[in-house]
Amino acid sequence: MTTLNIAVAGASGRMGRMLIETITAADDARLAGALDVAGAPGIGSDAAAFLGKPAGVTIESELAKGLANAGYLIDFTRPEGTLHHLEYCASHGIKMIIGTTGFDEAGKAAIAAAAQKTAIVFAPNMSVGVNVTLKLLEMAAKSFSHGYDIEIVEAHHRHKVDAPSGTALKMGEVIADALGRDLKQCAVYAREGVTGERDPSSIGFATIRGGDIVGDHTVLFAGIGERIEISHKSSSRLSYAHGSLRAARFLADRQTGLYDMQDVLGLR
Ligand SMILES: NC(=O)C1=CN([C@@H]2O[C@H](COP(=O)(O)OP(=O)(O)OC[C@H]3O[C@@H](n4cnc5c(N)ncnc54)[C@H](OP(=O)(O)O)[C@@H]3O)[C@@H](O)[C@H]2O)C=CC1
Ligand SMILES: O=C(O)C1=N[C@H](C(=O)O)C[C@H](O)C1
Repeated sequence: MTTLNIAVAGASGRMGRMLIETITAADDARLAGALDVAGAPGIGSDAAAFLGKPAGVTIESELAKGLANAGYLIDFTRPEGTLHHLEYCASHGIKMIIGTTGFDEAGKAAIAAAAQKTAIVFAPNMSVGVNVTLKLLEMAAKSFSHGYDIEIVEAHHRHKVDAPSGTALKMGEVIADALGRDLKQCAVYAREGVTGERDPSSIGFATIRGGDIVGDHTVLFAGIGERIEISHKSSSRLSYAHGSLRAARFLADRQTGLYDMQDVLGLR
Protein backbone atom coordinates (compact mmCIF):
# COMPACT_ATOMS: atom_id res chain seq x y z
CA MET A 1 0.00 0.00 0.00
CA THR A 2 1.43 3.43 -0.94
CA THR A 3 1.32 6.07 1.73
CA LEU A 4 -0.13 9.47 0.86
CA ASN A 5 2.05 12.24 2.28
CA ILE A 6 -0.47 14.96 2.98
CA ALA A 7 0.03 18.49 4.26
CA VAL A 8 -2.86 20.51 5.68
CA ALA A 9 -3.31 24.25 5.18
CA GLY A 10 -5.26 26.21 7.78
CA ALA A 11 -4.01 23.66 10.31
CA SER A 12 -5.58 25.43 13.30
CA GLY A 13 -8.94 26.00 11.63
CA ARG A 14 -12.16 24.00 12.12
CA MET A 15 -11.55 21.91 9.01
CA GLY A 16 -7.76 21.89 9.44
CA ARG A 17 -8.07 20.12 12.79
CA MET A 18 -10.66 17.66 11.54
CA LEU A 19 -8.38 16.82 8.61
CA ILE A 20 -5.37 16.31 10.87
CA GLU A 21 -7.40 13.97 13.06
CA THR A 22 -8.61 12.03 10.00
CA ILE A 23 -5.20 11.80 8.30
CA THR A 24 -3.38 10.68 11.45
CA ALA A 25 -6.02 7.94 11.95
CA ALA A 26 -5.81 6.65 8.35
CA ASP A 27 -3.76 3.55 7.46
CA ASP A 28 -2.76 4.82 4.03
CA ALA A 29 -1.95 8.48 4.85
CA ARG A 30 0.65 10.37 6.82
CA LEU A 31 0.57 13.96 8.03
CA ALA A 32 3.53 15.36 6.08
CA GLY A 33 3.21 19.08 6.80
CA ALA A 34 1.02 21.78 8.29
CA LEU A 35 0.55 25.42 7.32
CA ASP A 36 -1.06 28.42 8.88
CA VAL A 37 -0.82 32.17 8.34
CA ALA A 38 2.23 34.04 9.66
CA GLY A 39 1.50 35.32 13.17
CA ALA A 40 -1.16 32.68 13.88
CA PRO A 41 -0.86 31.44 17.49
CA GLY A 42 -0.20 27.81 16.47
CA ILE A 43 2.90 28.51 14.36
CA GLY A 44 5.86 26.51 15.71
CA SER A 45 3.74 24.06 17.69
CA ASP A 46 2.98 20.41 16.86
CA ALA A 47 0.06 20.18 14.42
CA ALA A 48 -1.55 17.28 16.31
CA ALA A 49 -0.95 18.59 19.84
CA PHE A 50 -4.70 19.26 20.22
CA LEU A 51 -5.26 15.48 19.92
CA GLY A 52 -2.94 14.88 22.87
CA LYS A 53 -0.82 12.77 20.47
CA PRO A 54 1.91 14.85 18.80
CA ALA A 55 2.62 13.94 15.15
CA GLY A 56 6.15 15.35 14.99
CA VAL A 57 4.96 17.90 12.40
CA THR A 58 5.36 21.59 13.18
CA ILE A 59 2.87 24.18 11.93
CA GLU A 60 4.79 26.46 9.55
CA SER A 61 3.97 29.69 7.75
CA GLU A 62 6.76 29.32 5.17
CA LEU A 63 5.53 27.18 2.28
CA ALA A 64 8.98 25.73 1.55
CA LYS A 65 9.13 24.37 5.10
CA GLY A 66 5.51 23.27 5.48
CA LEU A 67 5.42 21.54 2.10
CA ALA A 68 8.98 20.11 2.00
CA ASN A 69 7.80 16.50 2.53
CA ALA A 70 4.33 16.69 1.01
CA GLY A 71 2.93 15.15 -2.16
CA TYR A 72 -0.57 16.57 -1.47
CA LEU A 73 -1.95 19.72 0.12
CA ILE A 74 -5.48 19.75 1.49
CA ASP A 75 -6.54 23.38 1.67
CA PHE A 76 -9.58 24.68 3.55
CA THR A 77 -8.60 28.29 4.21
CA ARG A 78 -9.66 31.52 2.46
CA PRO A 79 -9.46 32.30 -1.28
CA GLU A 80 -6.37 34.54 -0.85
CA GLY A 81 -4.60 31.79 1.13
CA THR A 82 -5.49 29.04 -1.34
CA LEU A 83 -4.32 31.14 -4.31
CA HIS A 84 -0.99 31.77 -2.57
CA HIS A 85 -0.54 28.01 -1.92
CA LEU A 86 -1.72 27.18 -5.46
CA GLU A 87 1.19 28.91 -7.15
CA TYR A 88 3.73 27.04 -5.02
CA CYS A 89 2.01 23.65 -5.43
CA ALA A 90 1.69 24.04 -9.21
CA SER A 91 5.36 24.84 -9.61
CA HIS A 92 6.47 22.02 -7.27
CA GLY A 93 4.12 19.28 -8.53
CA ILE A 94 2.22 19.06 -5.24
CA LYS A 95 -1.35 17.83 -5.82
CA MET A 96 -4.15 19.86 -4.22
CA ILE A 97 -7.53 19.16 -2.70
CA ILE A 98 -9.24 22.52 -2.42
CA GLY A 99 -12.31 22.88 -0.20
CA THR A 100 -12.14 26.64 0.28
CA THR A 101 -15.22 28.54 -0.91
CA GLY A 102 -15.87 32.16 -1.89
CA PHE A 103 -13.64 32.44 -4.98
CA ASP A 104 -14.35 35.08 -7.63
CA GLU A 105 -14.13 34.23 -11.35
CA ALA A 106 -10.43 35.18 -11.51
CA GLY A 107 -9.67 32.85 -8.59
CA LYS A 108 -11.50 29.97 -10.27
CA ALA A 109 -9.61 30.65 -13.50
CA ALA A 110 -6.29 30.56 -11.60
CA ILE A 111 -7.19 27.13 -10.19
CA ALA A 112 -8.08 25.85 -13.68
CA ALA A 113 -4.76 27.17 -15.03
CA ALA A 114 -2.77 25.56 -12.19
CA ALA A 115 -4.45 22.23 -12.97
CA GLN A 116 -2.43 22.13 -16.20
CA LYS A 117 0.67 21.74 -14.02
CA THR A 118 -0.59 19.61 -11.14
CA ALA A 119 -3.67 17.51 -10.33
CA ILE A 120 -6.41 19.26 -8.36
CA VAL A 121 -9.75 18.30 -6.82
CA PHE A 122 -11.76 21.48 -6.23
CA ALA A 123 -15.24 21.18 -4.71
CA PRO A 124 -17.35 23.37 -2.42
CA ASN A 125 -18.52 20.31 -0.55
CA MET A 126 -16.55 17.07 -0.09
CA SER A 127 -19.34 15.04 1.54
CA VAL A 128 -20.81 12.03 -0.24
CA GLY A 129 -24.31 13.10 0.80
CA VAL A 130 -24.16 16.55 -0.76
CA ASN A 131 -22.69 15.19 -3.97
CA VAL A 132 -25.45 12.60 -4.31
CA THR A 133 -27.95 15.38 -3.52
CA LEU A 134 -26.58 17.33 -6.49
CA LYS A 135 -27.59 14.41 -8.73
CA LEU A 136 -31.07 14.31 -7.17
CA LEU A 137 -31.42 18.04 -7.81
CA GLU A 138 -30.48 17.66 -11.44
CA MET A 139 -33.24 15.07 -11.87
CA ALA A 140 -35.78 17.06 -9.83
CA ALA A 141 -35.08 20.29 -11.70
CA LYS A 142 -35.86 18.60 -15.04
CA SER A 143 -39.14 17.22 -13.67
CA PHE A 144 -40.20 20.51 -12.06
CA SER A 145 -39.13 22.76 -14.91
CA HIS A 146 -42.56 24.43 -15.28
CA GLY A 147 -44.87 25.73 -12.58
CA TYR A 148 -42.47 25.32 -9.68
CA ASP A 149 -40.59 28.15 -7.98
CA ILE A 150 -37.08 27.24 -6.92
CA GLU A 151 -35.58 28.57 -3.69
CA ILE A 152 -32.33 27.48 -2.02
CA VAL A 153 -32.03 27.94 1.74
CA GLU A 154 -28.75 27.39 3.57
CA ALA A 155 -27.79 27.65 7.23
CA HIS A 156 -24.30 27.70 8.76
CA HIS A 157 -22.48 28.54 11.98
CA ARG A 158 -21.90 32.12 13.11
CA HIS A 159 -18.22 32.12 12.02
CA LYS A 160 -18.82 31.52 8.31
CA VAL A 161 -17.60 34.51 6.28
CA ASP A 162 -18.98 33.88 2.77
CA ALA A 163 -22.60 33.81 1.59
CA PRO A 164 -24.36 32.11 0.03
CA SER A 165 -22.35 29.01 0.80
CA GLY A 166 -20.28 27.43 -1.97
CA THR A 167 -22.60 24.42 -1.79
CA ALA A 168 -25.75 26.53 -2.25
CA LEU A 169 -24.18 28.22 -5.26
CA LYS A 170 -23.21 24.83 -6.71
CA MET A 171 -26.79 23.61 -6.19
CA GLY A 172 -28.00 26.72 -8.03
CA GLU A 173 -25.59 26.05 -10.91
CA VAL A 174 -26.63 22.40 -11.22
CA ILE A 175 -30.33 23.36 -11.27
CA ALA A 176 -29.81 26.25 -13.70
CA ASP A 177 -27.80 24.00 -16.04
CA ALA A 178 -30.49 21.32 -15.95
CA LEU A 179 -33.07 23.96 -16.88
CA GLY A 180 -30.93 25.61 -19.58
CA ARG A 181 -30.75 28.83 -17.57
CA ASP A 182 -27.69 30.93 -16.68
CA LEU A 183 -27.40 31.28 -12.89
CA LYS A 184 -25.73 34.68 -13.30
CA GLN A 185 -28.91 35.93 -15.01
CA CYS A 186 -31.54 34.26 -12.84
CA ALA A 187 -30.13 34.23 -9.28
CA VAL A 188 -31.84 36.44 -6.69
CA TYR A 189 -29.64 36.78 -3.63
CA ALA A 190 -31.66 39.28 -1.56
CA ARG A 191 -35.20 40.62 -1.21
CA GLU A 192 -36.24 43.67 0.77
CA GLY A 193 -39.04 46.21 0.55
CA VAL A 194 -41.48 46.21 -2.37
CA THR A 195 -39.88 43.58 -4.57
CA GLY A 196 -42.73 42.96 -6.97
CA GLU A 197 -44.03 39.49 -7.75
CA ARG A 198 -41.63 36.65 -8.09
CA ASP A 199 -40.06 36.15 -11.53
CA PRO A 200 -40.89 32.50 -12.36
CA SER A 201 -37.51 31.97 -14.03
CA SER A 202 -35.56 33.12 -10.95
CA ILE A 203 -33.67 30.92 -8.50
CA GLY A 204 -33.79 32.48 -5.05
CA PHE A 205 -31.22 32.13 -2.26
CA ALA A 206 -31.68 32.65 1.48
CA THR A 207 -28.92 32.56 4.06
CA ILE A 208 -29.11 31.85 7.79
CA ARG A 209 -26.10 32.23 10.11
CA GLY A 210 -26.13 31.13 13.74
CA GLY A 211 -24.54 29.16 16.55
CA ASP A 212 -22.71 25.98 15.64
CA ILE A 213 -24.79 24.80 12.64
CA VAL A 214 -22.34 22.65 10.64
CA GLY A 215 -24.14 23.09 7.30
CA ASP A 216 -27.76 22.65 6.18
CA HIS A 217 -29.02 23.03 2.62
CA THR A 218 -32.62 22.78 1.40
CA VAL A 219 -33.91 23.26 -2.12
CA LEU A 220 -37.57 24.04 -2.33
CA PHE A 221 -39.62 23.41 -5.48
CA ALA A 222 -42.85 25.25 -4.70
CA GLY A 223 -45.79 24.60 -7.01
CA ILE A 224 -49.56 25.06 -6.76
CA GLY A 225 -51.02 22.72 -4.18
CA GLU A 226 -47.73 21.05 -3.33
CA ARG A 227 -44.11 21.66 -2.59
CA ILE A 228 -41.09 19.40 -2.65
CA GLU A 229 -38.08 19.91 -0.40
CA ILE A 230 -34.73 18.23 -0.94
CA SER A 231 -32.50 18.67 2.10
CA HIS A 232 -29.05 17.72 3.24
CA LYS A 233 -27.90 18.32 6.81
CA SER A 234 -24.34 17.91 8.06
CA SER A 235 -23.97 16.99 11.71
CA SER A 236 -20.16 16.66 11.71
CA ARG A 237 -17.23 17.96 9.65
CA LEU A 238 -15.96 14.36 9.48
CA SER A 239 -17.87 13.82 6.23
CA TYR A 240 -15.88 16.65 4.60
CA ALA A 241 -12.58 15.28 5.93
CA HIS A 242 -13.31 11.72 4.77
CA GLY A 243 -14.30 13.06 1.35
CA SER A 244 -11.03 15.01 1.15
CA LEU A 245 -9.05 11.87 1.87
CA ARG A 246 -10.98 10.03 -0.86
CA ALA A 247 -10.07 12.89 -3.18
CA ALA A 248 -6.36 12.49 -2.34
CA ARG A 249 -6.56 8.75 -3.10
CA PHE A 250 -8.30 9.57 -6.40
CA LEU A 251 -5.40 11.87 -7.35
CA ALA A 252 -2.73 9.27 -6.57
CA ASP A 253 -2.35 8.14 -10.18
CA ARG A 254 -3.17 11.49 -11.83
CA GLN A 255 -0.46 14.06 -12.55
CA THR A 256 -2.51 17.00 -13.90
CA GLY A 257 -6.15 17.99 -14.42
CA LEU A 258 -9.03 19.67 -12.62
CA TYR A 259 -11.56 17.36 -10.96
CA ASP A 260 -14.43 17.68 -8.53
CA MET A 261 -16.16 15.32 -6.10
CA GLN A 262 -18.50 14.07 -8.84
CA ASP A 263 -15.36 12.71 -10.53
CA VAL A 264 -13.99 11.28 -7.28
CA LEU A 265 -17.26 9.52 -6.43
CA GLY A 266 -17.97 8.33 -9.98
CA LEU A 267 -21.20 10.33 -10.18
CA ARG A 268 -20.68 11.92 -13.61
N1 LIG B 1 -15.52 21.92 0.59
C1 LIG B 1 -16.01 21.52 1.77
O1 LIG B 1 -16.45 20.36 1.95
C2 LIG B 1 -15.99 22.48 2.91
C3 LIG B 1 -15.53 23.74 2.72
N2 LIG B 1 -15.35 24.57 3.77
C4 LIG B 1 -14.70 25.84 3.48
O2 LIG B 1 -13.37 25.78 4.01
C5 LIG B 1 -12.94 27.07 4.40
C6 LIG B 1 -12.44 27.04 5.83
O3 LIG B 1 -13.50 26.72 6.71
P1 LIG B 1 -13.25 26.57 8.29
O4 LIG B 1 -12.24 25.51 8.55
O5 LIG B 1 -14.59 26.49 8.92
O6 LIG B 1 -12.61 28.00 8.60
P2 LIG B 1 -11.63 28.44 9.81
O7 LIG B 1 -11.70 29.92 9.86
O8 LIG B 1 -11.92 27.65 11.02
O9 LIG B 1 -10.18 28.00 9.30
C7 LIG B 1 -9.51 28.66 8.27
C8 LIG B 1 -8.04 28.45 8.47
O10 LIG B 1 -7.34 29.08 7.39
C9 LIG B 1 -6.43 30.05 7.94
N3 LIG B 1 -6.32 31.21 7.06
C10 LIG B 1 -7.08 32.34 7.05
N4 LIG B 1 -6.64 33.18 6.09
C11 LIG B 1 -5.59 32.58 5.51
C12 LIG B 1 -4.70 32.96 4.49
N5 LIG B 1 -4.82 34.14 3.86
N6 LIG B 1 -3.71 32.11 4.15
C13 LIG B 1 -3.58 30.92 4.77
N7 LIG B 1 -4.39 30.50 5.77
C14 LIG B 1 -5.39 31.33 6.12
C15 LIG B 1 -7.01 30.42 9.29
O11 LIG B 1 -5.98 30.96 10.11
P3 LIG B 1 -6.40 32.08 11.23
O12 LIG B 1 -7.44 31.41 12.06
O13 LIG B 1 -5.13 32.34 11.93
O14 LIG B 1 -6.95 33.23 10.45
C16 LIG B 1 -7.51 29.07 9.78
O15 LIG B 1 -6.46 28.28 10.28
C17 LIG B 1 -14.12 28.00 4.14
O16 LIG B 1 -13.98 28.59 2.87
C18 LIG B 1 -15.32 27.04 4.12
O17 LIG B 1 -16.40 27.53 3.39
C19 LIG B 1 -15.65 24.21 5.04
C20 LIG B 1 -16.17 22.98 5.29
C21 LIG B 1 -16.40 22.01 4.23
O1 LIG C 1 -17.99 27.09 5.99
C1 LIG C 1 -18.48 25.97 6.22
O2 LIG C 1 -18.59 25.52 7.37
C2 LIG C 1 -18.91 25.16 5.08
N1 LIG C 1 -18.64 25.60 3.89
C3 LIG C 1 -18.90 24.95 2.66
C4 LIG C 1 -19.78 25.81 1.77
O3 LIG C 1 -19.59 27.03 1.72
O4 LIG C 1 -20.63 25.26 1.08
C5 LIG C 1 -19.37 23.53 2.82
C6 LIG C 1 -20.18 23.25 4.06
O5 LIG C 1 -21.48 23.66 3.85
C7 LIG C 1 -19.57 23.85 5.31
